[in-house]
Amino acid sequence: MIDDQARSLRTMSRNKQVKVVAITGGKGGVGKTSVTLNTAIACAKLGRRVLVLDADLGLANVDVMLGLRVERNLSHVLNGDCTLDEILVTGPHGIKIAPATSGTKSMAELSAHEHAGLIRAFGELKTPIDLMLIDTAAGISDMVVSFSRAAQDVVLVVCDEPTSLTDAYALIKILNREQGVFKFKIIANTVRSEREGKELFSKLSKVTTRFLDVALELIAIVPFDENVRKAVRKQSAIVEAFPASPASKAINKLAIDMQHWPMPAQAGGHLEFFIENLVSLHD
Ligand SMILES: Nc1ncnc2c1ncn2[C@@H]1O[C@H](COP(=O)(O)OP(=O)(O)OP(=O)(O)O)[C@@H](O)[C@H]1O
Repeated sequence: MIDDQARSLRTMSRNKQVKVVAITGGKGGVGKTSVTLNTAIACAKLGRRVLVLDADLGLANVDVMLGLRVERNLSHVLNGDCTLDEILVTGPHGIKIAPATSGTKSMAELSAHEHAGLIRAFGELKTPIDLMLIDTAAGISDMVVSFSRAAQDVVLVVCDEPTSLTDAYALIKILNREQGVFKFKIIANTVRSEREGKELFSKLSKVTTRFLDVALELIAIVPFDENVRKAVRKQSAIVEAFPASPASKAINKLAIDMQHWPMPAQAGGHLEFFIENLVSLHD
């Protein structure tokens, strides 16, 4: 039933190409949410129609970081109380944020009915988007693995702390060995210099290429920048509040680079395809 539904939805939206990027990190507190929201805003400034799927701790993040009021989340969509469009909140430069927290349930615990509901919700999304960034939860839960496996690009945010590197390695290992993901994009966050960022990448790269069959690419070096916290205190994003700040420059450069990332091939370029992938892991 889910297959039929997804197929028909895919046929219905042939022209809707959406790039889906999962932003994850293994360890919590590495700056995943800051990077996701700021990248979303920077991409929106470049004309992209961006949806952030907030699969992190959900409400608190969006609330605290951008001062937005969130009342409903994906669980209300799954319950049939409202549509996906109705739970979206609008952030700076028109970015849309979908609070994805569905109670305490992980994707693995959703019923077949809820799976179908999820596919339908994305299939029926009327808000036009061409980039979806998923802010995954911290850790290596089923949900994180599912989102990363189903996305077209997996971005890992790491910082120069032993636990960040070991957790990133553990996540890469699981995604590679169990889910066949072999390409990972790395963001070195809160580093003191460009050199430190490159060294951090090199440490992770050495250990992963030695033990796993993966390809890692360093896509951004975001320096430690006091203005990231200052922006949060102002309930704003650094690319908005302090656009000339070093971290803003790094994020803006990343957003420009992202415009050159290849769009998905036609067959996989639909949101339904992403969700189909997501739920099929647990069928
Ligand atoms: N480049 C940076 N420079 C300085 N501080 C930063 C930087 N990036 C993030 N931070 C700060 O680090 C803290 C953690 O950031 P954030 O909440 O984005 O991390 P996270 O990985 O999403 O955490 P969690 O998974 O626990 O939600 C925040 O206080 C944030 O302001």
